[in-house]
Amino acid sequence: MSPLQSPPRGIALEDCRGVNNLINRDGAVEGKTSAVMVDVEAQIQDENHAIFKKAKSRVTLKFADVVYKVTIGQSKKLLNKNTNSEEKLVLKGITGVVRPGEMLAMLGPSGSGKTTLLTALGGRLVSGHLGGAITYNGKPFSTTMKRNTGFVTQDDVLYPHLTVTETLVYTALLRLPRTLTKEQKVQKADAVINELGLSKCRDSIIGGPFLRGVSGGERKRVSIGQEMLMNPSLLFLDEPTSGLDSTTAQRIVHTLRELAEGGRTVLMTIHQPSSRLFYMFHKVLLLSDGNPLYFGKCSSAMDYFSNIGFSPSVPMNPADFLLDLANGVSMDGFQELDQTGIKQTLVSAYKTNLSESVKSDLADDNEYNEWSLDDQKQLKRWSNTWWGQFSVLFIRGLKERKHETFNVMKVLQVLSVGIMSGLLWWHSDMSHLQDQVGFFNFSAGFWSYFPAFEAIFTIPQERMMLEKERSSGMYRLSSFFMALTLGDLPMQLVLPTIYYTLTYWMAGLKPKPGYFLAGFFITLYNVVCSQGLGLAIGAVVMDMKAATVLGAIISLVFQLAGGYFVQNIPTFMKWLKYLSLIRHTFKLLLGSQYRPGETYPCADNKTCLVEDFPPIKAIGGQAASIIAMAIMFVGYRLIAYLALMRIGATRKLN
Ligand SMILES: Nc1ncnc2c1ncn2[C@@H]1O[C@H](COP(=O)(O)OP(=O)(O)OP(=O)(O)O)[C@@H](O)[C@H]1O
Repeated sequence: MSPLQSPPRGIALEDCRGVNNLINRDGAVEGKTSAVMVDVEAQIQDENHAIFKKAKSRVTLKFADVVYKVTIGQSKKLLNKNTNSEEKLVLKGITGVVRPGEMLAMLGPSGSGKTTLLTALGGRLVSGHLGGAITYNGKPFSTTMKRNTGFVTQDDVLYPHLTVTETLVYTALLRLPRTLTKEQKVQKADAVINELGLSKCRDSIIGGPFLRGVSGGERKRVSIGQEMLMNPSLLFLDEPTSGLDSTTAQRIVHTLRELAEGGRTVLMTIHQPSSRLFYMFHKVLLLSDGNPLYFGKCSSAMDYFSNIGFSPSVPMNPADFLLDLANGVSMDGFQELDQTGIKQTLVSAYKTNLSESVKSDLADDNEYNEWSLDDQKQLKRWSNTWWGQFSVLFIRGLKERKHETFNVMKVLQVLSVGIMSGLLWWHSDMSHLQDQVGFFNFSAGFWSYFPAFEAIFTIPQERMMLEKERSSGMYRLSSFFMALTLGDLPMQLVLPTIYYTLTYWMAGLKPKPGYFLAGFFITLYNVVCSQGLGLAIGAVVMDMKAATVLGAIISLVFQLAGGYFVQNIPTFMKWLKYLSLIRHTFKLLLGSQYRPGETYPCADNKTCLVEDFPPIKAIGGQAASIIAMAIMFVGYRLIAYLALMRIGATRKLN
């Protein structure tokens, strides 16, 4: 049992009298159960424990001459015609093999290409040109492989308001196959918590930059636990120990080594491991500026460098020594060479001494059998039904965002705007028709801006999570999108309801249910359409700052084209008014309050017809406005959905 492990919950023990007792999480005897129950319980626990013991299938990962190029300087080209965009070679022919039961460490200075190589091998590179061959048991990356691969990113992408248990349980519900019951999935999450030593903080929230939660090491273990839940055969980890003290780092690497020893293939990037850590790896790949300097057993690394003339004169941490070399720093030997010279010497030495043997190791074919037909079938399809995915995502979203959604500040904001406008338009009647019309224009504008700006941030905030979860084929985009939009809806509708009810009576509008309800539903309709606009802007731009600026410009233009400030919009600008949600809502609100034939007291004690009042005069075509808004309701969401398709879905799933 690893130092991280506490006794698995509910392990069945048979005492000398043949009485079965169950041990609870704290190790206390819970009670006696029948032999049959214990058998079942023990079987489930054994299975859960097996998550950490034995891989369900074995994968040999081979990569030969991996080259990765990106085009940089396109932004410069936009600004200056004379500047050509150039290609940057990030990986320059990396070869290697990692077999089941092995743990590979990728070492190298910052910017040497470790993360890029790890991402490429994990099948998650989306841009740039990737060359060479990467195979998994001799086959290219596939949907089956995608779902059998765990990938722990450098930054922990977790929801800050969820507890450790909630985080792992929701992942289990989304990721584990539908053949398991909900209870079994929860038990698996529980087993992961115990195995990774997270029992003490199981009910603590994850936390984030401004929210105190679990420690960095615990957060990292939660991220690893999320991947462990589906017992992947291939596990990638990007700097799982960075920012952790050496004891915690040691524990994490120890756990990962145990996972490897269970028949998994484990690859990770690592910054400056201690010598204790260094020797826990089976293999090491040393990179410098995208070039391989060493690939092979950890235990042979120092001998290799000493054979080519680089050896430390004083005993030192081998990882530090290798990193010095990769940076072109050599305290001993080759003093006459500068940094570039040393790097070039090491690159040539690799080509001369190692390249061929590494390639021949690839040819040494000892591929393992793939997983069973049942496993394959299971990995090829979504682990849950659409509805199953939607309901878990919806509930998880509500839990995570309830602090934001039901935020007191938001309610106060709406209440204060409502009370202030109610007081400003206090009991305005038909004798102040201009004011009343102004009230509707303000309401239409406010309920376009507010939901749109709320929604603008939703998708950029979710981007990292979507990228991470979609990359491992966890759920359909449609179930995520639906859960996201519906999750925000309750508050989106509660706030305008409070506002509208409050201001309607304060402003002295017609006290008849029909008039009130018509305006109320139009306001809600506007809210859901504006939410779509916000989602579309956020999804297309994906950057909060840029999305806010774009949102402000669009809203302002829609306000100006809304028909209140400019009555006679020039013909060549007419198209803009059809796009203005504010204009359509304003028109519909006026139509809901004033009927043709109604009169109001106008100048010189005369009585005028409301339909002759300029803004009201232009309120024809109400049906067209309803249809235009419906098109925008669907259209904006479609734009958001299409923009989201580029996130995380690198390969087509069944
Ligand atoms: N899409 C890209 N566009 C431009 N440059 C890129 C791209 N991907 C990688 N690079 C560049 O390739 C180099 C290697 O990046 P990578 O993130 O793989 O380094 P690393 O070794 O993991 O660094 P660190 O240890 O700091 O995380 C860097 O110089 C990086 O800027």
